[in-house]
Amino acid sequence: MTPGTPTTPVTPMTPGISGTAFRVGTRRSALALTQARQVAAALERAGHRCELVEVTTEGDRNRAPLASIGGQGVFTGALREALLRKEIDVAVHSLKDLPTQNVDGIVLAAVPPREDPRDALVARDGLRLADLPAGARVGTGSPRRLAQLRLLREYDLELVEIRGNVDTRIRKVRDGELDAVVLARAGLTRLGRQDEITDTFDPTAFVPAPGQGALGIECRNSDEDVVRALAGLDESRTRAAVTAERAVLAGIGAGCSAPMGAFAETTGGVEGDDLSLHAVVAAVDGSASVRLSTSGPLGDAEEIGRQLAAALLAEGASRLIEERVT
Ligand SMILES: NCc1[nH]cc(CCC(=O)O)c1CC(=O)O
Repeated sequence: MTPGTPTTPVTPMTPGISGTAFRVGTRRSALALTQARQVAAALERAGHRCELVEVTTEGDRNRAPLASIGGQGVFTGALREALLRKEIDVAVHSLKDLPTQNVDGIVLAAVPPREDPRDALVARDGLRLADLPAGARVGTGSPRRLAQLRLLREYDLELVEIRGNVDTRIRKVRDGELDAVVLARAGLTRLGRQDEITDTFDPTAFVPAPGQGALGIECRNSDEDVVRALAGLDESRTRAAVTAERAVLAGIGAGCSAPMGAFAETTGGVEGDDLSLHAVVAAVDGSASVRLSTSGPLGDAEEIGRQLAAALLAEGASRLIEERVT
């Protein structure tokens, strides 16, 4: 199939649904397809016919380490371009892969309820992080995960830079090439591979990427029908949490390949709903880090994130990010 070719309708001949189908754009990885099918199914339940359109992105074409491809949005840029060229009507992203900068003409129309945002270990023999022997080979391509592994385990692990889809990474453990890999719980759960998880990290100690576990669904802001349909998939608590997390990322002027994590959780209090926000910025070699937390009313999510970013910068966050070696 060539890029951009419409595939079959998600639910062929759903009764009672008519009108032009929404073309739902997705990457071709198993995870992306699973996510896009979920979104299309939810739109169809709300009465909107959908068809999936597969788009190949730079991150899929180029197997080099992400940090060396450089630039942000290597997984998401092609979907945004397809939206602007009107080849698709809806773009389904993993929110953590989506750059924080606004694109003219495109709106983040829905952030549905989030999956588990935590990072997890898939290790041989059911091992937890604390049980891995010195010298164990642990795979990840993420500067954020590299830095935090070094912070948690000092310098006694052998960290191996890897890329590839979830399946490929797990196979490296099965094949004995690695002792463990670090992955997002959400991706494993969506692919039905949660049984492979041998350890789950406390998100205040090993801080997830901003938006991890959440989907970001974009459309053209001029497409009123699509904007309205997608609004029905948005969930306010997830939206508030990821708004705060992404405000930290934007506020420190970093992109998704920076060695930083931000994690917000929402709590219903007597005085109203609150949001607590945790962030870490680290030197990728684990030699230094800044870790801060704050909280405030849910409605102030963006401002809470911005203020935490300012506090991180005041503690030297930008120097840590610039020092990264990968
Ligand atoms: N950068 C790749 C990517 N983008 C989203 C997920 C997992 C799903 C999610 O966090 O929403 C993954 C794989 C991983 O980090 O394990």
